Amino acid sequence: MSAPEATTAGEPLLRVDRLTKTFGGVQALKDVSVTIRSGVVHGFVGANGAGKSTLIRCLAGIHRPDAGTIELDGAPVDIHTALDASRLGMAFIHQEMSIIPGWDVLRNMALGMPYRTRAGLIDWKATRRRAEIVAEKVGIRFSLDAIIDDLSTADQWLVMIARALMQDARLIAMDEPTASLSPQEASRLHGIIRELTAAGTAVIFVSHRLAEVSELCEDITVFKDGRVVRTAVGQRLTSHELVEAIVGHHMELTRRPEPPAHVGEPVLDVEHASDGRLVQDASLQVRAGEVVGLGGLVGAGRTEFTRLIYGAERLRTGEVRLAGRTVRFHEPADAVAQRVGIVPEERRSQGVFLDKSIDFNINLASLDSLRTGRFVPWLRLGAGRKRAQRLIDEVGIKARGADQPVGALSGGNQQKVAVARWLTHDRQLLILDEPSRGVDVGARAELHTLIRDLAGRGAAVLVVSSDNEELVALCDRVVVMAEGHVVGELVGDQITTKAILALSFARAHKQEDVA
Ligand SMILES: Nc1ncnc2c1ncn2[C@@H]1O[C@H](COP(=O)(O)OP(=O)(O)OP(=O)(O)O)[C@@H](O)[C@H]1O
Repeated sequence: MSAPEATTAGEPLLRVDRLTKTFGGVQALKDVSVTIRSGVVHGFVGANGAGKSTLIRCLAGIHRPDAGTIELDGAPVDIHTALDASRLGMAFIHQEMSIIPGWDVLRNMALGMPYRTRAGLIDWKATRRRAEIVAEKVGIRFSLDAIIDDLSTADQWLVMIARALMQDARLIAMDEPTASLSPQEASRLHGIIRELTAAGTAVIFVSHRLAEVSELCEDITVFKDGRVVRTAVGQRLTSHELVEAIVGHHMELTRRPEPPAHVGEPVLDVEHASDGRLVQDASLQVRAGEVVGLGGLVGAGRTEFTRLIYGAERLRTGEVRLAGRTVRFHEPADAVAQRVGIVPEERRSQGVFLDKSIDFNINLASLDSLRTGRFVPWLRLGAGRKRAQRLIDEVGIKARGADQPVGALSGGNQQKVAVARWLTHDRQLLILDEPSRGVDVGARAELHTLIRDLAGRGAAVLVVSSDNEELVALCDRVVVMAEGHVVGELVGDQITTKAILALSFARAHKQEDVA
Protein backbone atom coordinates (compact mmCIF):
# COMPACT_ATOMS: atom_id res chain seq x y z
CA MET A 1 0.00 0.00 0.00
CA SER A 2 1.40 3.45 -0.85
CA ALA A 3 0.13 6.98 -0.26
CA PRO A 4 -2.07 7.95 -3.21
CA GLU A 5 -1.55 10.99 -5.41
CA ALA A 6 -2.66 14.43 -4.28
CA THR A 7 -6.29 15.37 -4.84
CA THR A 8 -7.37 18.88 -5.81
CA ALA A 9 -8.68 21.00 -2.93
CA GLY A 10 -12.43 20.61 -2.48
CA GLU A 11 -12.51 17.25 -4.31
CA PRO A 12 -13.61 14.11 -2.45
CA LEU A 13 -10.63 12.39 -0.83
CA LEU A 14 -12.25 9.80 1.40
CA ARG A 15 -15.65 8.21 0.99
CA VAL A 16 -17.27 6.13 3.70
CA ASP A 17 -20.29 4.23 2.49
CA ARG A 18 -22.89 2.57 4.70
CA LEU A 19 -20.51 1.67 7.49
CA THR A 20 -21.91 -0.39 10.34
CA LYS A 21 -20.27 -1.36 13.62
CA THR A 22 -21.73 -3.19 16.61
CA PHE A 23 -20.18 -3.75 20.06
CA GLY A 24 -21.99 -6.54 21.86
CA GLY A 25 -25.57 -5.35 21.82
CA VAL A 26 -24.71 -1.71 21.06
CA GLN A 27 -24.98 -0.55 17.47
CA ALA A 28 -22.38 2.21 17.46
CA LEU A 29 -22.65 2.94 13.70
CA LYS A 30 -25.61 2.19 11.42
CA ASP A 31 -25.27 2.71 7.68
CA VAL A 32 -23.04 5.75 8.05
CA SER A 33 -22.00 7.51 4.84
CA VAL A 34 -19.62 10.49 4.90
CA THR A 35 -17.44 12.17 2.27
CA ILE A 36 -14.30 14.02 3.35
CA ARG A 37 -12.89 16.58 0.90
CA SER A 38 -9.27 17.66 0.45
CA GLY A 39 -8.44 21.08 1.84
CA VAL A 40 -11.63 21.23 3.91
CA VAL A 41 -12.24 21.10 7.68
CA HIS A 42 -15.04 18.59 8.20
CA GLY A 43 -16.80 18.80 11.58
CA PHE A 44 -18.22 15.71 13.32
CA VAL A 45 -20.78 16.67 15.94
CA GLY A 46 -23.36 14.78 17.99
CA ALA A 47 -24.31 13.80 21.50
CA ASN A 48 -22.04 11.64 23.66
CA GLY A 49 -22.05 8.10 22.35
CA ALA A 50 -23.44 9.11 18.94
CA GLY A 51 -20.66 7.27 17.11
CA LYS A 52 -18.12 9.96 16.16
CA SER A 53 -15.08 8.31 17.73
CA THR A 54 -16.12 4.87 16.53
CA LEU A 55 -16.09 6.06 12.92
CA ILE A 56 -12.68 7.62 13.43
CA ARG A 57 -11.40 4.41 15.02
CA CYS A 58 -12.69 2.39 12.05
CA LEU A 59 -10.74 4.69 9.72
CA ALA A 60 -7.67 4.37 11.92
CA GLY A 61 -7.67 0.57 11.79
CA ILE A 62 -8.47 0.22 15.50
CA HIS A 63 -11.95 -1.24 14.91
CA ARG A 64 -13.04 -3.45 12.02
CA PRO A 65 -16.41 -2.36 10.63
CA ASP A 66 -19.06 -5.11 10.35
CA ALA A 67 -20.23 -3.85 6.96
CA GLY A 68 -19.73 -0.97 4.52
CA THR A 69 -16.87 0.32 2.41
CA ILE A 70 -14.12 2.92 2.63
CA GLU A 71 -12.69 4.49 -0.54
CA LEU A 72 -9.69 6.72 -0.90
CA ASP A 73 -9.34 8.62 -4.18
CA GLY A 74 -12.12 6.47 -5.61
CA ALA A 75 -10.41 3.15 -4.85
CA PRO A 76 -11.60 0.81 -2.09
CA VAL A 77 -9.18 0.38 0.79
CA ASP A 78 -8.95 -2.15 3.58
CA ILE A 79 -7.63 -0.75 6.82
CA HIS A 80 -6.61 -3.54 9.18
CA THR A 81 -4.02 -1.80 11.29
CA ALA A 82 -2.80 1.64 12.29
CA LEU A 83 0.13 1.12 9.93
CA ASP A 84 -2.26 0.62 6.98
CA ALA A 85 -3.95 3.93 7.80
CA SER A 86 -0.65 5.71 8.10
CA ARG A 87 0.62 4.33 4.77
CA LEU A 88 -2.54 5.64 3.15
CA GLY A 89 -1.66 9.12 4.37
CA MET A 90 -4.11 9.32 7.25
CA ALA A 91 -3.14 10.43 10.74
CA PHE A 92 -5.25 10.28 13.89
CA ILE A 93 -5.10 12.20 17.12
CA HIS A 94 -7.49 10.47 19.48
CA GLN A 95 -9.23 11.89 22.54
CA GLU A 96 -6.54 10.53 24.79
CA MET A 97 -3.44 11.62 22.90
CA SER A 98 -0.87 8.94 22.25
CA ILE A 99 2.14 10.81 23.55
CA ILE A 100 4.97 8.74 24.97
CA PRO A 101 5.65 10.11 28.45
CA GLY A 102 9.29 10.59 29.33
CA TRP A 103 10.30 10.96 25.69
CA ASP A 104 11.44 14.21 24.16
CA VAL A 105 9.51 16.14 21.52
CA LEU A 106 11.66 14.92 18.64
CA ARG A 107 11.14 11.24 19.40
CA ASN A 108 7.43 11.81 19.94
CA MET A 109 7.19 13.54 16.57
CA ALA A 110 9.10 10.84 14.76
CA LEU A 111 7.23 7.96 16.40
CA GLY A 112 6.79 5.11 13.94
CA MET A 113 8.23 7.10 11.04
CA PRO A 114 11.82 8.12 11.70
CA TYR A 115 14.19 8.50 8.74
CA ARG A 116 16.49 5.54 8.31
CA THR A 117 19.97 5.15 6.92
CA ARG A 118 20.67 2.62 4.18
CA ALA A 119 21.79 0.22 6.86
CA GLY A 120 18.32 0.46 8.40
CA LEU A 121 19.43 2.44 11.44
CA ILE A 122 17.50 5.51 12.55
CA ASP A 123 19.01 8.58 10.89
CA TRP A 124 18.54 11.09 13.73
CA LYS A 125 20.24 13.88 11.78
CA ALA A 126 17.79 13.67 8.85
CA THR A 127 14.89 13.09 11.23
CA ARG A 128 15.78 16.22 13.19
CA ARG A 129 16.15 18.29 10.00
CA ARG A 130 12.70 17.25 8.83
CA ALA A 131 11.27 17.77 12.36
CA GLU A 132 12.66 21.32 12.43
CA ILE A 133 10.88 22.18 9.19
CA VAL A 134 7.61 20.69 10.42
CA ALA A 135 7.96 22.37 13.83
CA GLU A 136 8.34 25.73 12.13
CA LYS A 137 5.22 25.04 10.06
CA VAL A 138 2.99 24.34 13.06
CA GLY A 139 4.47 27.14 15.14
CA ILE A 140 6.36 25.03 17.69
CA ARG A 141 8.42 27.47 19.70
CA PHE A 142 9.78 25.08 22.31
CA SER A 143 12.88 22.93 22.01
CA LEU A 144 12.64 19.59 20.22
CA ASP A 145 14.68 18.23 23.12
CA ALA A 146 12.09 19.22 25.70
CA ILE A 147 10.49 16.30 27.55
CA ILE A 148 6.90 16.02 26.41
CA ASP A 149 5.51 15.69 29.96
CA ASP A 150 6.72 19.22 30.72
CA LEU A 151 4.61 20.79 27.95
CA SER A 152 1.10 22.18 28.29
CA THR A 153 -1.78 20.19 26.76
CA ALA A 154 -1.96 22.75 23.95
CA ASP A 155 1.70 22.24 23.12
CA GLN A 156 1.31 18.46 23.27
CA TRP A 157 -1.44 18.81 20.66
CA LEU A 158 1.00 20.72 18.45
CA VAL A 159 3.45 17.84 18.76
CA MET A 160 0.71 15.40 17.72
CA ILE A 161 -0.10 17.54 14.67
CA ALA A 162 3.60 17.75 13.88
CA ARG A 163 3.77 13.95 14.07
CA ALA A 164 0.99 13.76 11.48
CA LEU A 165 2.89 16.12 9.19
CA MET A 166 6.09 14.11 9.63
CA GLN A 167 4.10 11.29 8.03
CA ASP A 168 2.97 13.56 5.16
CA ALA A 169 -0.62 12.97 6.17
CA ARG A 170 -3.24 14.09 3.65
CA LEU A 171 -5.98 13.62 6.18
CA ILE A 172 -5.71 14.37 9.88
CA ALA A 173 -8.55 13.40 12.21
CA MET A 174 -8.61 15.25 15.53
CA ASP A 175 -10.96 13.94 18.21
CA GLU A 176 -11.91 16.81 20.54
CA PRO A 177 -8.63 18.68 20.23
CA THR A 178 -9.91 21.79 21.98
CA ALA A 179 -11.67 20.11 24.93
CA SER A 180 -8.72 20.79 27.24
CA LEU A 181 -7.61 24.08 25.74
CA SER A 182 -8.33 27.65 26.81
CA PRO A 183 -10.14 29.89 24.30
CA GLN A 184 -6.80 31.51 23.40
CA GLU A 185 -5.05 28.18 22.83
CA ALA A 186 -8.01 26.89 20.86
CA SER A 187 -7.93 29.87 18.54
CA ARG A 188 -4.21 29.29 17.95
CA LEU A 189 -5.04 25.71 16.99
CA HIS A 190 -7.79 26.94 14.65
CA GLY A 191 -5.20 29.10 12.87
CA ILE A 192 -2.95 26.08 12.36
CA ILE A 193 -5.85 23.99 11.07
CA ARG A 194 -6.74 26.73 8.59
CA GLU A 195 -3.15 26.76 7.33
CA LEU A 196 -3.18 22.98 6.97
CA THR A 197 -6.37 23.01 4.90
CA ALA A 198 -5.13 25.94 2.81
CA ALA A 199 -2.20 23.66 1.89
CA GLY A 200 -4.65 20.93 0.81
CA THR A 201 -4.81 18.70 3.90
CA ALA A 202 -8.23 17.37 4.84
CA VAL A 203 -9.09 17.70 8.54
CA ILE A 204 -11.77 15.87 10.53
CA PHE A 205 -12.57 17.96 13.57
CA VAL A 206 -14.65 16.57 16.45
CA SER A 207 -15.94 18.99 19.04
CA HIS A 208 -18.78 19.73 21.43
CA ARG A 209 -17.99 23.45 21.27
CA LEU A 210 -20.53 24.32 18.65
CA ALA A 211 -19.50 27.94 18.16
CA GLU A 212 -16.05 26.85 16.97
CA VAL A 213 -17.51 24.13 14.73
CA SER A 214 -19.78 26.71 13.14
CA GLU A 215 -16.84 29.07 12.57
CA LEU A 216 -14.20 26.58 11.48
CA CYS A 217 -15.93 23.81 9.56
CA GLU A 218 -16.94 24.11 5.94
CA ASP A 219 -18.55 20.65 5.89
CA ILE A 220 -20.40 19.15 8.84
CA THR A 221 -21.82 15.72 9.65
CA VAL A 222 -24.24 15.44 12.57
CA PHE A 223 -24.44 12.01 14.28
CA LYS A 224 -27.28 10.73 16.41
CA ASP A 225 -27.50 7.22 17.89
CA GLY A 226 -24.99 5.86 15.38
CA ARG A 227 -26.67 7.38 12.34
CA VAL A 228 -25.97 10.46 10.26
CA VAL A 229 -28.92 12.82 10.75
CA ARG A 230 -27.64 15.84 8.86
CA THR A 231 -24.91 16.56 6.34
CA ALA A 232 -23.94 20.10 5.35
CA VAL A 233 -21.47 20.50 2.49
CA GLY A 234 -19.94 23.91 1.89
CA GLN A 235 -22.62 25.41 4.08
CA ARG A 236 -21.73 26.66 7.54
CA LEU A 237 -24.38 25.82 10.11
CA THR A 238 -24.93 28.24 12.99
CA SER A 239 -24.63 27.08 16.62
CA HIS A 240 -28.41 27.13 16.92
CA GLU A 241 -28.87 24.98 13.81
CA LEU A 242 -26.30 22.56 15.21
CA VAL A 243 -28.04 22.36 18.58
CA GLU A 244 -31.35 21.64 16.88
CA ALA A 245 -29.81 18.90 14.75
CA ILE A 246 -28.08 17.32 17.77
CA VAL A 247 -30.76 17.47 20.43
CA GLY A 248 -33.78 17.59 18.13
CA HIS A 249 -35.19 20.86 19.40
CA HIS A 250 -34.28 24.47 20.04
CA MET A 251 -32.35 25.12 23.23
CA GLU A 252 -31.13 28.31 24.88
CA LEU A 253 -27.34 28.09 25.04
CA THR A 254 -26.36 30.48 27.82
CA ARG A 255 -28.90 31.75 30.30
CA ARG A 256 -28.19 33.07 33.76
CA PRO A 257 -29.51 30.82 36.52
CA GLU A 258 -32.15 31.95 39.00
CA PRO A 259 -30.52 33.42 42.13
CA PRO A 260 -30.31 30.91 44.99
CA ALA A 261 -33.38 30.81 47.22
CA HIS A 262 -31.31 30.53 50.37
CA VAL A 263 -27.63 31.13 51.02
CA GLY A 264 -26.42 29.74 54.33
CA GLU A 265 -23.24 29.75 56.38
CA PRO A 266 -19.82 29.41 54.76
CA VAL A 267 -19.05 25.73 54.12
CA LEU A 268 -15.63 26.38 52.63
CA ASP A 269 -13.46 29.20 53.83
CA VAL A 270 -9.91 29.45 52.50
CA GLU A 271 -7.64 32.18 53.76
CA HIS A 272 -4.30 33.23 52.28
CA ALA A 273 -3.50 29.83 50.79
CA SER A 274 -0.10 29.39 49.12
CA ASP A 275 1.83 26.40 47.90
CA GLY A 276 4.97 28.47 47.47
CA ARG A 277 4.84 27.96 43.71
CA LEU A 278 1.65 28.23 41.67
CA VAL A 279 -0.81 29.58 44.20
CA GLN A 280 -0.09 32.78 46.09
CA ASP A 281 -2.09 34.13 48.99
CA ALA A 282 -5.42 32.99 47.58
CA SER A 283 -8.61 33.40 49.62
CA LEU A 284 -12.12 32.24 48.82
CA GLN A 285 -15.40 31.47 50.49
CA VAL A 286 -18.28 29.25 49.34
CA ARG A 287 -21.54 29.28 51.29
CA ALA A 288 -24.17 26.59 51.56
CA GLY A 289 -26.53 26.89 48.61
CA GLU A 290 -24.07 28.73 46.38
CA VAL A 291 -22.37 27.72 43.13
CA VAL A 292 -19.06 29.58 42.91
CA GLY A 293 -16.94 29.48 39.76
CA LEU A 294 -13.17 29.72 39.51
CA GLY A 295 -12.38 31.48 36.26
CA GLY A 296 -9.14 32.51 34.57
CA LEU A 297 -6.76 31.42 31.87
CA VAL A 298 -5.28 27.94 31.70
CA GLY A 299 -2.21 28.02 33.94
CA ALA A 300 -3.69 30.66 36.27
CA GLY A 301 -3.41 28.23 39.19
CA ARG A 302 -7.08 27.28 39.53
CA THR A 303 -6.60 23.50 39.48
CA GLU A 304 -3.64 23.82 41.84
CA PHE A 305 -5.75 25.95 44.20
CA THR A 306 -8.49 23.30 44.37
CA ARG A 307 -5.88 20.56 44.86
CA LEU A 308 -4.53 22.48 47.86
CA ILE A 309 -8.04 22.67 49.28
CA TYR A 310 -8.79 18.95 49.06
CA GLY A 311 -5.37 17.72 50.10
CA ALA A 312 -3.84 16.56 46.80
CA GLU A 313 -1.07 19.16 47.30
CA ARG A 314 0.53 20.50 50.44
CA LEU A 315 -0.57 23.82 51.82
CA ARG A 316 2.54 25.85 52.71
CA THR A 317 0.80 28.75 54.36
CA GLY A 318 -2.79 29.73 54.93
CA GLU A 319 -5.81 27.99 56.30
CA VAL A 320 -8.75 25.91 55.04
CA ARG A 321 -11.95 25.78 57.11
CA LEU A 322 -14.75 23.37 56.43
CA ALA A 323 -18.07 24.26 58.06
CA GLY A 324 -16.21 26.53 60.47
CA ARG A 325 -13.55 23.99 61.54
CA THR A 326 -9.93 24.26 60.49
CA VAL A 327 -8.96 21.20 58.47
CA ARG A 328 -5.68 19.91 57.06
CA PHE A 329 -6.26 17.20 54.52
CA HIS A 330 -3.21 15.06 53.82
CA GLU A 331 -4.80 13.35 50.85
CA PRO A 332 -8.08 13.61 48.91
CA ALA A 333 -9.51 10.61 50.80
CA ASP A 334 -9.43 12.73 53.98
CA ALA A 335 -11.61 15.32 52.26
CA VAL A 336 -13.98 12.66 50.91
CA ALA A 337 -14.38 11.33 54.46
CA GLN A 338 -15.53 14.82 55.47
CA ARG A 339 -18.31 14.77 52.85
CA VAL A 340 -16.41 16.58 50.12
CA GLY A 341 -17.04 15.41 46.55
CA ILE A 342 -14.24 15.81 44.01
CA VAL A 343 -14.24 15.63 40.21
CA PRO A 344 -10.58 16.10 39.24
CA GLU A 345 -9.37 17.50 35.94
CA GLU A 346 -7.82 14.26 34.72
CA ARG A 347 -10.74 11.90 34.42
CA ARG A 348 -8.87 8.85 33.20
CA SER A 349 -6.05 8.89 35.71
CA GLN A 350 -7.83 10.29 38.77
CA GLY A 351 -11.57 10.32 38.19
CA VAL A 352 -12.90 6.87 37.42
CA PHE A 353 -11.93 3.19 37.44
CA LEU A 354 -12.17 2.30 33.76
CA ASP A 355 -12.22 -1.45 34.20
CA LYS A 356 -14.97 -1.31 36.81
CA SER A 357 -18.71 -1.08 36.18
CA ILE A 358 -20.76 2.09 36.19
CA ASP A 359 -22.55 1.14 39.40
CA PHE A 360 -19.25 0.38 41.14
CA ASN A 361 -17.90 3.79 40.13
CA ILE A 362 -21.06 5.64 41.08
CA ASN A 363 -21.43 3.92 44.46
CA LEU A 364 -17.79 4.11 45.43
CA ALA A 365 -18.24 7.51 47.01
CA SER A 366 -21.22 6.54 49.07
CA LEU A 367 -20.36 3.03 50.20
CA ASP A 368 -20.86 4.09 53.79
CA SER A 369 -24.48 4.99 53.26
CA LEU A 370 -25.04 1.63 51.61
CA ARG A 371 -23.84 -0.39 54.58
CA THR A 372 -26.65 -2.08 56.46
CA GLY A 373 -25.26 -1.60 59.94
CA ARG A 374 -22.36 -0.20 61.85
CA PHE A 375 -20.83 -3.55 62.69
CA VAL A 376 -21.85 -5.43 59.59
CA PRO A 377 -20.13 -3.79 56.66
CA TRP A 378 -22.51 -5.47 54.31
CA LEU A 379 -23.25 -3.70 51.08
CA ARG A 380 -26.84 -3.41 50.07
CA LEU A 381 -26.01 -4.06 46.47
CA GLY A 382 -29.61 -3.83 45.32
CA ALA A 383 -29.84 -0.29 46.68
CA GLY A 384 -26.54 0.58 45.03
CA ARG A 385 -27.65 -0.66 41.64
CA LYS A 386 -30.95 1.20 41.95
CA ARG A 387 -29.13 4.40 42.80
CA ALA A 388 -26.79 3.91 39.83
CA GLN A 389 -29.71 3.30 37.49
CA ARG A 390 -31.48 6.44 38.72
CA LEU A 391 -28.36 8.54 38.08
CA ILE A 392 -27.79 6.92 34.69
CA ASP A 393 -31.29 8.05 33.73
CA GLU A 394 -31.04 11.50 35.31
CA VAL A 395 -27.68 12.41 33.82
CA GLY A 396 -28.48 10.64 30.55
CA ILE A 397 -25.51 8.24 30.55
CA LYS A 398 -25.66 6.25 27.33
CA ALA A 399 -24.90 2.68 28.39
CA ARG A 400 -26.16 -0.85 27.98
CA GLY A 401 -26.73 -1.13 31.71
CA ALA A 402 -25.31 -0.26 35.13
CA ASP A 403 -22.97 -3.25 34.95
CA GLN A 404 -21.11 -2.06 31.84
CA PRO A 405 -17.43 -1.19 32.42
CA VAL A 406 -16.80 2.55 32.27
CA GLY A 407 -13.93 1.97 29.83
CA ALA A 408 -16.43 0.84 27.16
CA LEU A 409 -18.35 4.13 27.30
CA SER A 410 -17.74 7.08 25.01
CA GLY A 411 -15.48 9.82 26.42
CA GLY A 412 -18.30 12.17 27.33
CA ASN A 413 -20.24 9.41 29.06
CA GLN A 414 -17.17 8.55 31.16
CA GLN A 415 -17.11 12.17 32.28
CA LYS A 416 -20.79 11.97 33.22
CA VAL A 417 -20.01 8.96 35.45
CA ALA A 418 -17.20 10.93 37.14
CA VAL A 419 -19.67 13.70 38.00
CA ALA A 420 -22.71 11.50 38.71
CA ARG A 421 -20.92 9.58 41.45
CA TRP A 422 -21.09 12.71 43.64
CA LEU A 423 -24.64 13.65 42.90
CA THR A 424 -25.88 11.93 46.02
CA HIS A 425 -27.36 14.04 48.73
CA ASP A 426 -24.80 13.77 51.47
CA ARG A 427 -22.01 16.05 50.23
CA GLN A 428 -21.55 19.35 52.01
CA LEU A 429 -19.03 20.55 49.43
CA LEU A 430 -18.46 19.64 45.80
CA ILE A 431 -15.30 20.61 43.94
CA LEU A 432 -15.65 20.11 40.20
CA ASP A 433 -12.73 20.72 37.84
CA GLU A 434 -13.94 21.11 34.23
CA PRO A 435 -17.07 19.02 34.92
CA SER A 436 -18.47 19.20 31.40
CA ARG A 437 -15.28 18.67 29.42
CA GLY A 438 -16.24 16.48 26.47
CA VAL A 439 -19.91 16.45 27.52
CA ASP A 440 -22.43 17.17 24.76
CA VAL A 441 -24.59 20.27 24.67
CA GLY A 442 -27.82 18.62 25.85
CA ALA A 443 -26.21 16.66 28.68
CA ARG A 444 -24.29 19.73 29.76
CA ALA A 445 -27.55 21.57 30.43
CA GLU A 446 -28.82 18.52 32.38
CA LEU A 447 -25.61 18.39 34.38
CA HIS A 448 -25.94 22.08 35.23
CA THR A 449 -29.49 21.54 36.44
CA LEU A 450 -28.34 18.68 38.68
CA ILE A 451 -25.48 20.75 40.09
CA ARG A 452 -27.81 23.65 40.84
CA ASP A 453 -30.31 21.27 42.44
CA LEU A 454 -27.60 20.06 44.78
CA ALA A 455 -26.80 23.64 45.74
CA GLY A 456 -30.53 24.23 46.17
CA ARG A 457 -30.53 21.43 48.74
CA GLY A 458 -27.81 23.17 50.71
CA ALA A 459 -24.49 21.96 49.26
CA ALA A 460 -21.69 24.42 48.52
CA VAL A 461 -20.29 23.99 45.01
CA LEU A 462 -16.96 25.17 43.61
CA VAL A 463 -16.51 24.79 39.84
CA VAL A 464 -13.36 25.33 37.78
CA SER A 465 -14.09 25.90 34.12
CA SER A 466 -12.15 27.24 31.16
CA ASP A 467 -15.42 27.62 29.34
CA ASN A 468 -16.58 31.07 30.37
CA GLU A 469 -20.05 30.45 28.97
CA GLU A 470 -20.36 27.57 31.39
CA LEU A 471 -19.47 29.87 34.31
CA VAL A 472 -22.14 32.34 33.13
CA ALA A 473 -24.78 29.60 32.86
CA LEU A 474 -23.96 27.94 36.18
CA CYS A 475 -22.58 30.27 38.83
CA ASP A 476 -23.90 32.69 41.43
CA ARG A 477 -20.43 34.13 41.91
CA VAL A 478 -17.21 33.85 39.91
CA VAL A 479 -13.79 34.30 41.47
CA VAL A 480 -11.14 35.00 38.85
CA MET A 481 -7.50 33.96 39.21
CA ALA A 482 -4.43 35.09 37.29
CA GLU A 483 -0.85 33.98 37.81
CA GLY A 484 -1.68 32.21 41.06
CA HIS A 485 -3.53 35.17 42.61
CA VAL A 486 -7.20 35.87 43.11
CA VAL A 487 -7.66 39.04 41.06
CA GLY A 488 -11.35 39.74 41.37
CA GLU A 489 -14.88 38.57 41.88
CA LEU A 490 -18.09 38.91 39.90
CA VAL A 491 -21.55 38.50 41.39
CA GLY A 492 -24.93 37.80 39.78
CA ASP A 493 -25.53 39.77 36.62
CA GLN A 494 -21.97 41.08 36.62
CA ILE A 495 -21.00 37.60 35.40
CA THR A 496 -20.50 37.81 31.64
CA THR A 497 -17.91 36.11 29.43
CA LYS A 498 -16.46 39.54 28.68
CA ALA A 499 -16.10 40.50 32.33
CA ILE A 500 -14.42 37.17 33.20
CA LEU A 501 -11.97 37.58 30.35
CA ALA A 502 -11.23 41.20 31.24
CA LEU A 503 -10.38 40.19 34.82
CA SER A 504 -8.30 37.22 33.63
CA PHE A 505 -6.05 39.63 31.76
CA ALA A 506 -6.21 42.46 34.31
CA ARG A 507 -3.01 41.50 36.07
CA ALA A 508 -0.97 41.31 32.87
CA HIS A 509 -2.25 44.77 31.87
CA LYS A 510 -1.39 46.21 35.26
CA GLN A 511 2.15 44.90 34.96
CA GLU A 512 2.45 46.37 31.46
CA ASP A 513 1.27 49.73 32.83
CA VAL A 514 3.93 49.63 35.54
CA ALA A 515 6.60 48.69 33.00
N1 LIG B 1 -14.85 -0.66 22.77
C1 LIG B 1 -16.17 -0.55 22.96
N2 LIG B 1 -16.87 -1.54 23.54
C2 LIG B 1 -18.20 -1.42 23.74
N3 LIG B 1 -18.93 -0.36 23.36
C3 LIG B 1 -18.29 0.66 22.78
C4 LIG B 1 -16.88 0.63 22.56
N4 LIG B 1 -16.51 1.78 21.95
C5 LIG B 1 -17.64 2.52 21.82
N5 LIG B 1 -18.71 1.84 22.31
C6 LIG B 1 -20.11 2.30 22.31
O1 LIG B 1 -20.43 2.79 21.03
C7 LIG B 1 -21.24 3.95 21.11
C8 LIG B 1 -20.60 5.08 20.33
O2 LIG B 1 -19.47 5.54 21.03
P1 LIG B 1 -18.46 6.64 20.47
O3 LIG B 1 -17.26 6.63 21.37
O4 LIG B 1 -18.25 6.45 19.04
O5 LIG B 1 -19.31 7.99 20.71
P2 LIG B 1 -18.89 9.52 20.47
O6 LIG B 1 -19.90 10.09 19.56
O7 LIG B 1 -17.47 9.61 20.08
O8 LIG B 1 -19.12 10.12 21.93
P3 LIG B 1 -18.30 11.25 22.80
O9 LIG B 1 -18.77 12.57 22.30
O10 LIG B 1 -18.81 11.01 24.21
O11 LIG B 1 -16.83 10.99 22.66
C9 LIG B 1 -21.42 4.23 22.59
O12 LIG B 1 -22.67 3.71 23.00
C10 LIG B 1 -20.28 3.50 23.25
O13 LIG B 1 -20.61 3.10 24.56
